Amino acid sequence: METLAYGFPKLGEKREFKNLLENYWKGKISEEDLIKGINALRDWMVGLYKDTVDLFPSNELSYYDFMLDTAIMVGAVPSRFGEFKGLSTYFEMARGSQALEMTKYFNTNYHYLVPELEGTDFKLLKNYPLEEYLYFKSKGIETLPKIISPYTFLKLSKALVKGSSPLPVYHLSKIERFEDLERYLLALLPVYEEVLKQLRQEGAKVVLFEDPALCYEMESQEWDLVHEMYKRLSEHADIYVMTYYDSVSDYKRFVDLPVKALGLDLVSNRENLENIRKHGFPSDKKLIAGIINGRQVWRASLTEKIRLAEELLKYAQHLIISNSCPLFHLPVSTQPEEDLPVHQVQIEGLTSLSLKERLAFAKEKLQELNLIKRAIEGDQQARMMVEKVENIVSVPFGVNQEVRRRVNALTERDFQRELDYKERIKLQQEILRLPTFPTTTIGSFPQTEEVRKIRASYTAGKVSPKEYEEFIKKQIQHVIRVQEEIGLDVLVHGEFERTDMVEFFAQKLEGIATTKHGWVLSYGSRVYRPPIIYGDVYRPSPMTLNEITYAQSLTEKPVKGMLTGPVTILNWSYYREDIPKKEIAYQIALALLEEVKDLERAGIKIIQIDEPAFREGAPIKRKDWDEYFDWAVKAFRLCSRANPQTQIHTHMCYSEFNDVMEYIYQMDFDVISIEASRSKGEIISAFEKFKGWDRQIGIGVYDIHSPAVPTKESIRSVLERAMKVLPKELLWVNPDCGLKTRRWEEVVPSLKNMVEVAQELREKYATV
Ligand SMILES: CN1c2c(nc(N)[nH]c2=O)NC[C@@H]1CNc1ccc(C(=O)N[C@@H](CCC(=O)N[C@@H](CCC(=O)N[C@@H](CCC(=O)O)C(=O)O)C(=O)O)C(=O)O)cc1
Ligand SMILES: N[C@@H](CCS)C(=O)O
Ligand SMILES: [Zn+2]
Repeated sequence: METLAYGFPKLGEKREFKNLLENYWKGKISEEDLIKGINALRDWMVGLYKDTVDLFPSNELSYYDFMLDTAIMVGAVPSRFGEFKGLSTYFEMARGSQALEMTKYFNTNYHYLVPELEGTDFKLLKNYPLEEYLYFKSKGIETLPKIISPYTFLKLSKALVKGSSPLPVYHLSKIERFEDLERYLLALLPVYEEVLKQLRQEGAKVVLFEDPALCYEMESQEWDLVHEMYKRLSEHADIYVMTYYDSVSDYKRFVDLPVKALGLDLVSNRENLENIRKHGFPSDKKLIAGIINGRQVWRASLTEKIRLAEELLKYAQHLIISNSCPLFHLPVSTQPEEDLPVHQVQIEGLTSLSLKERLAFAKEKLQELNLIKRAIEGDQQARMMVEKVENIVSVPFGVNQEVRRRVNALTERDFQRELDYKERIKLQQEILRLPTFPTTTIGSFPQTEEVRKIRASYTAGKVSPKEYEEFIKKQIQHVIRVQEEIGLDVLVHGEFERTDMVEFFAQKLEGIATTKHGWVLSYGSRVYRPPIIYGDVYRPSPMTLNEITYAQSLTEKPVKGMLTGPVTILNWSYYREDIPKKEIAYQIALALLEEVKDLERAGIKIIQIDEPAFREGAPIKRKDWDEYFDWAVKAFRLCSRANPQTQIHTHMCYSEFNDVMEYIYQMDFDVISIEASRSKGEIISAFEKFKGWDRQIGIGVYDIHSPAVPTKESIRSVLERAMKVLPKELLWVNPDCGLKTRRWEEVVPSLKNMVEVAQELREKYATV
């Protein structure tokens, strides 16, 4: 038996990756220093692998995103970027004013850059896998080059196609038709073959292909195509195929692929294991069994894992144990976390236990793989460790009977607002008296260095709570004044008191822990610390009331109450596995409902409940969607059961929304703001297809990821296009997401342009 690990978090112990990138972008370090820094991270990561597991990859440390790297590898550089000139073009594609679209990687909070295919004219532009393979080879370290498979690459790409109104003549679209997929794949294969040939020439025997798209539901002819693809690729290397995040869509077809090793995720689903038990595993292939959870932070029951590995040894002649999916969804290590909650317990020899003891981040997951192998091989020390862990992994933590009683007592009425939308909207408009094309923003305003510094001093105890509160009040005063001057109709308080839209609520709720150093990459250099839901969740006291009511006291215009929804809090956190996800979502929703009621009582007329992770939480396979969306929709409805007069908004961003519009509609909000600018209007056509859409909607009129100030023409064109499919009475005007990552110098002129366009449209379409 061997061990293999992959996808280790590239961020570094002290967020070195983020610092390197951001310092380079600010011009504080040279390209040479950046490269040196990235190489040091490469050495660190491979060093960790080398110390703990038998097999490990190279080509994992992308300068921004692995999908972008793959696109560049095969020469898919859109013509607007001109000739590829190394890092400058690379970062233009990643974050320039005309950057590639960004969207979530399967059902995770990692965002990849969507490759844009302008045709089938692929060529080997940069052999990144070879470069990294040679880098380690020169140091005497043998690695397995890791590459995104051509199939997954195409499934996640968009190709330029000709369309009809309301879409522009040429627009980007997913490759849906089999004939197109086949055409692109056949054009792409020679480039991959060349990559493998060059790798083989330099001595690489085994190449690791990541192919998670094999977990989507697939037609039989797609399997034929994938079979053919691996047949050709296998002529140049020993191929190991990795799948993850779900079960493979057709086990028999999968194990029949002409490759040397097959990787299955045995954590996220039951089907893979059931299929191994039912159909066996081919004797001429290696099984890469993903038995250690790569997405959750819980320390594994090693006894259980050993039992599983021993069972798998009966089916597979050659077993490799591994993590269930890439480890980059986890922070680097639990080691620096000193302040995690401690609970009273009654287990042998222990009266109290820190949550830390029950956790395993990426480094600890490597050690788990190592321990399992050693224990199976009879290492006494490893066996003792296994027994020690067993005592602490399954003790109940943070039980609250009252919370459980409230969830059990829920009835259908709790998920239903008192009046229908048509009646609600009349009451709301009487109170709000908003103009047509009302303007607003999504919530956050620039989190400047000053804001972050003062917060850091406050957290370190150098600034008193009173001083911090005063500082936040000053920020709120400023943002209210700025919004009034710009002429926005519905204002926000700016979210200056929040580190992150999920972490902030996690810090206020019981049953959820937050970490100090548990950073995870979300995209590019942007990081967040996913909270850990370990017990029953409840709200000990109001969470947002002070800031929102203070902001409202400064203006006559409505200020939106700003909450993060239950599905997003759940999906962007790690969560306990001893109760169903649905129950956790309802617990959080009940806590949020209390906040909604408090805000209403304080006179807040509009409440926005953000659900950017609503789509992302959906299972990979459509057959599982109904079950998920049933409770996800209900969790939202539960927390948004406001008075009919209160206008409920929601917000979503950076997902593929088109195929989930029906579920979004069932959430029964009054207004939704939705990102649309990078996906170039695809969402607009989704509304065209949706018969009977009657909710108000703010289609993001500009991309907040770009520092460029949007022109009035570009803003107008998004709205004009939206008006082709939606009645203008339904349209709101807003950016596509929060403004926290932008600078004031960009935000003010951008919003001014936006408000001017709204005013011009009001005049143009005024009814006489
Ligand atoms: C809207 N999005 C979000 C997603 N997921 C989230 N969890 N949150 C989101 O907002 N997913 C989809 C999208 C896109 N994703 C992101 C994710 C992260 C950011 C972002 O801007 N992150 C910040 C970090 C934010 C934070 O928590 N900051 C803290 C701590 C700051 C810090 O590093 N402090 C220093 C000391 C301070 C100093 O001296 O400067 C330290 O501790 O060493 C805070 O504000 O207090 C980032 O910078 O990456 C955006 C979109
Ligand atoms: N209200 C949040 C939503 C981000 S998805 C913000 O404005 O940052
Ligand atoms: Zn957003």
